[in-house]
Amino acid sequence: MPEPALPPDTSQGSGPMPEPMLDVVGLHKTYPGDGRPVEAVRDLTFRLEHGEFVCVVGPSGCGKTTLLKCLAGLMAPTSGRVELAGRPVTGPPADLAVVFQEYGRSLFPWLTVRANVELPLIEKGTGKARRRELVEESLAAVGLSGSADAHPWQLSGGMQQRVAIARAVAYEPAVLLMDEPFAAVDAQTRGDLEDLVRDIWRRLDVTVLFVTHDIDEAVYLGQRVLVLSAAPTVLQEEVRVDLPEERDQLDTRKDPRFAELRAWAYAEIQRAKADVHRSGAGPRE
Ligand SMILES: Nc1ncnc2c1ncn2[C@@H]1O[C@H](COP(=O)(O)OP(=O)(O)OP(=O)(O)O)[C@@H](O)[C@H]1O
Repeated sequence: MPEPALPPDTSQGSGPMPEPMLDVVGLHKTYPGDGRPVEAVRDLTFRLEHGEFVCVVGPSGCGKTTLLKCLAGLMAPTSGRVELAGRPVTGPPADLAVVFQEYGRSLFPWLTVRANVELPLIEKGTGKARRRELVEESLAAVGLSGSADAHPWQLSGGMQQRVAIARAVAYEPAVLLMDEPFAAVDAQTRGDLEDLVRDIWRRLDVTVLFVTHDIDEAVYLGQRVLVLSAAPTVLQEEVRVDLPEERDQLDTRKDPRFAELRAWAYAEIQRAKADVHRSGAGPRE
C-alpha cells in the first residue's frame, strides 16, 4: 500500500520552546521478568505543551500501559525521566489524574456516585463547600447530575465510565492521562464519550494524553498522534492532526483528510509490526 502523502510534521516549531507541561526524556523500562529481563520501553522522548490533547497509538503489547504507569508515578522507569510542569515525577503527582479502561474496578461499588467523585477530594484536603461545588459541576459536565445518589452497579457501563471521568475532572488536574478508557463500552456510547472528553478538554484548562489502540479514535480526538513501535518501544512517528478544531462524529469522519491521516497511522502501525517480526527489535536503528 503506498504511503499517504502528509505535510511535514509541524510539531517542533522554531524559536524558544515554552516549558512543557509533560516532559519525557530518554524513558527506558526493563522488567526483571521471571529470571529473564523484559525490555518494554527502549527509549521514549516527547513533550506535551500546556493545554495540548495528544493521542498515543501502537501495536498491541507495545508498552503503552508501561509508559502510562511511569508518567503517573505508579512505577519507576529503569532510566530516563518524567517531569510534570518542571518537577520530576517520583510518585503519583497531586496535579495528575488517570482514567483507566476498567471503570468497574476503579469505582467503589459500596459508595454512591457522589461519594466516589468526592473521595479523592477528601484525600486531597479540599474543604467541604468547595468539594460540593466540584462534585456538582463535574457530574453536570458528564450529564449525571440526576444519578448522584445511585451506586455504580445501578448504572450502565457508559454511565460508570462517565463517573470515572467526572471523578478525574473534579480533581482539577493539570494533566489527564487516559488509558484506553472507552475500550469496554459499546460503539454508540463510545462516540458520545469521545465528544464529552473533547468538550471537557476545550472548556477546562487541562492537558490530555490519551492512549488507545483505535487509530480512528486517535485521529478524531487528538491534536497530535504519537505512534509507538512494537516492544521494546520507541517513538516511531508523530503527526499533527490538521483537522478543524470543531470535531463531529459524522462530518469529521467523512473528511478526506481524516481518511488520509488514519491511513497514514494504520500504515505506520503495520510497519512497526513488520519491523519487529523481521528484526525482533524496534523499527529504528
Ligand atoms: N510486570 C511485568 N513483568 C514482565 N513483563 C511485563 C510486565 N508488564 C508488562 N510486561 C511486558 O512489557 C511489554 C509491554 O506491556 P504493556 O502492558 O505496557 O503493553 P500495552 O501496549 O499496554 O499492551 P496492550 O496493547 O495489550 O494493552 C509486554 O511485552 C509485556 O509482556
